[in-house]
Amino acid sequence: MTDFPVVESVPALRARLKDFRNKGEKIALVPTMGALHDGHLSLVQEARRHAERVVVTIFVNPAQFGPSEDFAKYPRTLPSDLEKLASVQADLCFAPTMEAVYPPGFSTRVEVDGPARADLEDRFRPTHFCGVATVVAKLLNQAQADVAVFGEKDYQQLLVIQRLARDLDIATEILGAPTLREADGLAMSSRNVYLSKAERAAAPALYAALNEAARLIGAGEAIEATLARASAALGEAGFLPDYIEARHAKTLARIAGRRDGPIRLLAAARLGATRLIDNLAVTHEA
Ligand SMILES: Nc1ncnc2c1ncn2[C@@H]1O[C@H](COP(=O)(O)OP(=O)(O)OP(=O)(O)O)[C@@H](O)[C@H]1O
Ligand SMILES: CC(C)(CO)[C@@H](O)C(=O)[O-]
Ligand code: BAL
Repeated sequence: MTDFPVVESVPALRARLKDFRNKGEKIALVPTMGALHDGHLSLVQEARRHAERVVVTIFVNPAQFGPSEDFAKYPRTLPSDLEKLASVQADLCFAPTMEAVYPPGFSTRVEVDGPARADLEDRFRPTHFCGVATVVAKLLNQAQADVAVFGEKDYQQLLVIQRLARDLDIATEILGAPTLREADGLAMSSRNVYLSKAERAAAPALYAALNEAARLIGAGEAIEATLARASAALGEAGFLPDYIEARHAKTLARIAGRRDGPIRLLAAARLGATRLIDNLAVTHEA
């Protein structure tokens, strides 16, 4: 058992943060839902580059799960999460109770338009970004950190949170950090533990399809035909694709050709009962 410091209430969090601030230390926040893996730990390391103190939040937020999604079975592994946070010298874990986030009578929702209505994740998870925006607005207000770091793995989410912070004048700077991958290319994700052995063997096909499509589009191949082939390749690997699309990297607007870029490819696909997402930048060949 580690004795890594954890606080569960907003007053306890603020008391710790006040100590840091009184010493003139900058604070970085890394919001997560726990079941920590090396991708999360890379966010802690990125956060450390911007602040003396790194606070990791762990809260499985019911409001961002749809009624038929995996809230109940989402992995909850707090003791091993704390060991991992100790191993990367994070400073504090904020693991709020349900009441600390959603007190009785809670009546407020944060709705984001723009990148949250891009017809990507929102098409398949229509209440998801309202739940994310509401909890992230709360976490940002609770901590009032100097910076907060989010993964590019959840690319649409990152743009939604940047828009939320800009629109609501939240002073915390929102930073993105690159996706950490397994050696075979699969993006690390807490949901990878759901994959059977055979599904885990097939799973790198998602990154492979994105990678190949990004290479071809970067080399000037037609976008729509390339994405149709990528989708077919995913099907052959055993995935049921929800979408694989090329969008403007900053706005998620649809694009007609590669000169409308910068382009980001975004995909979501189901492998058995598990839904995986991934995305990749298109870099143009000289
Ligand atoms: N492979 C990764 N590399 C970098 N950041 C990541 C990676 N996976 C997740 N993150 C980031 O970690 C933060 C917390 O994400 P979360 O706890 O939902 O983890 P997750 O692995 O994405 O889980 P899920 O399987 O639920 O999507 C988010 O900002 C997310 O983008
Ligand atoms: C940002 C977040 C912690 C909000 O619950 C979650 O959506 C996640 O883990 O990406
Ligand atoms: N990683 C984003 C959180 C979610 O899928 O609910």
